[in-house]
Amino acid sequence: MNISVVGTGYVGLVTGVSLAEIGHHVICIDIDEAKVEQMKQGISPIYEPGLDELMSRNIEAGRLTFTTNHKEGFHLADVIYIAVGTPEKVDGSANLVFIEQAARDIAKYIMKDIIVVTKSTVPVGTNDRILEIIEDNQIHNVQIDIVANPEFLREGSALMDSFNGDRIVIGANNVYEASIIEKINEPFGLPIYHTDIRSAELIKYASNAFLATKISFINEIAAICERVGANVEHVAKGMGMDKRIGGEFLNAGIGYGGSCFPKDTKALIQIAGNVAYDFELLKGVVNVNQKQRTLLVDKLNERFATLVDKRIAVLGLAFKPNTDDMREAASIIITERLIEKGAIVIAYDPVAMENARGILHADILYANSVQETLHDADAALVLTEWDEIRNADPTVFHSMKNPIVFDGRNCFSVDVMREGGVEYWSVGR
Ligand SMILES: NC(=O)c1ccc[n+]([C@@H]2O[C@H](COP(=O)([O-])OP(=O)(O)OC[C@H]3O[C@@H](n4cnc5c(N)ncnc54)[C@H](O)[C@@H]3O)[C@@H](O)[C@H]2O)c1
Ligand SMILES: O=c1ccn([C@@H]2O[C@H](COP(=O)(O)OP(=O)(O)O[C@H]3O[C@H](CO)[C@@H](O)[C@H](O)[C@H]3O)[C@@H](O)[C@H]2O)c(=O)[nH]1
Repeated sequence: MNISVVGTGYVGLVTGVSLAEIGHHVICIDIDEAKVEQMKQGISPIYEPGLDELMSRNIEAGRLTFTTNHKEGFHLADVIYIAVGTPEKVDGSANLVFIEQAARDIAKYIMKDIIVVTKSTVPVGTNDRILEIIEDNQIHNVQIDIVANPEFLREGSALMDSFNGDRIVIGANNVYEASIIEKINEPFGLPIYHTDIRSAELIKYASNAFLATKISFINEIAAICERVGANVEHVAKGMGMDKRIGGEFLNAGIGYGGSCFPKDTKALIQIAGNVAYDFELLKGVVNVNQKQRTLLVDKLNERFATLVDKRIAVLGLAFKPNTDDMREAASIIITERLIEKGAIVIAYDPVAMENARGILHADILYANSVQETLHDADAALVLTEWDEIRNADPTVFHSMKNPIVFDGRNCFSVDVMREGGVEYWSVGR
């Protein structure tokens, strides 16, 4: 099958590469010329384990190409995937400008019957709107069908998730287009769930909102644990053994960040609000997460009379390990607060530092290793559980002025840190 993918961010690029890997001919289109030049050479513009190798292999096999030209990109396509961003607007709703532009681009250049597949996370009703824009603006009189096919991959394990996901959701109006998209995805060998378009759109938001709810729930339990002398890890383990609850996404810490949960929870509150429904539970989830992000700063404030001129080492900046993505990372607000309070902040992340430099406060200093970050620091904050950080021996903290560690990801064993001579503060333990 000839497939075009519009937008080569985390989702578009991984989708394009995965579809090429299972044998389709894929052309990826992006408006960012620098990105496209890089990708043509087999270099991924994002850090995602395994992506460079798979890209190169499929480029060499002649199944994967890149362009900035929509006309060229759509020329041979039987199916067009839309994977452009749907970022958050000031009011929390999803910004659909990129989606609408992609629809207009499709309308302008398609010359044969086509199925348009929406991978982007879009509010309920958006696929109807995409179809309307294309039909209103199409130059050639061809048949257009639309399919909602939300994406569930996680950054840092995106390829793994594409080939081993729990399900592929296909939302369509007719059996014909649903069967074509099923056929495209057949080689993945994953369970396929067919539904209507609006239900597919909502499955994506409901899934993210539910996972975010699990995280905020366990973070509130962690707060209670700290006050009653229980251990949140033990509580989560005991809860998760019940199959109805499940053990995943019950890691307490400094809350959820990233390009999806923060924006998608707020967008779902808006989607509900638009039909006069007050999604009270989800509002609570968002508020808890907001509080959680500055938990370590609150703990630092309790421990030190003042943070003025205190040297604070920050270990990990990305919103989660194995990605260079800084979108909605807790490190942004935490380092901002530390600087406001007069602290000297020195930070380290194995891969996200280049992105971080363009986003974080200009006064932040950067180090080249865990050891260099910790040297002479008054306190250390762990914000991302990179293996390099979580595998560190407690003795690494002995080069600090005083080995005082605030761990926002519960990376270390409380006992090992205590026995290792570290004053150790974690979340809910
Ligand atoms: N990042 C994730 O892990 C993830 C997972 C599942 C779903 N999603 C959803 O997938 C969508 C894409 O997310 P992302 O993180 O990949 O976005 P992104 O911002 O990383 O990438 C979007 C890309 O689209 C390009 N683009 C914008 N308009 C274009 C146009 N008219 N033609 C061609 N290219 C265009 C941009 O240049 C950019 O490279 C969002 O709706 C997101 O919510 C993301
Ligand atoms: O028990 C947990 C699990 C995760 N997190 C945090 O939650 C955020 C999101 O993590 P994760 O879900 O692993 O990464 P994402 O790449 O944001 O993936 C989510 O968002 C994507 C975009 O919609 C979806 O496709 C995925 O299914 C969904 O897991 C990160 O800040 C994690 O640190 C926790 O605090 N505790």
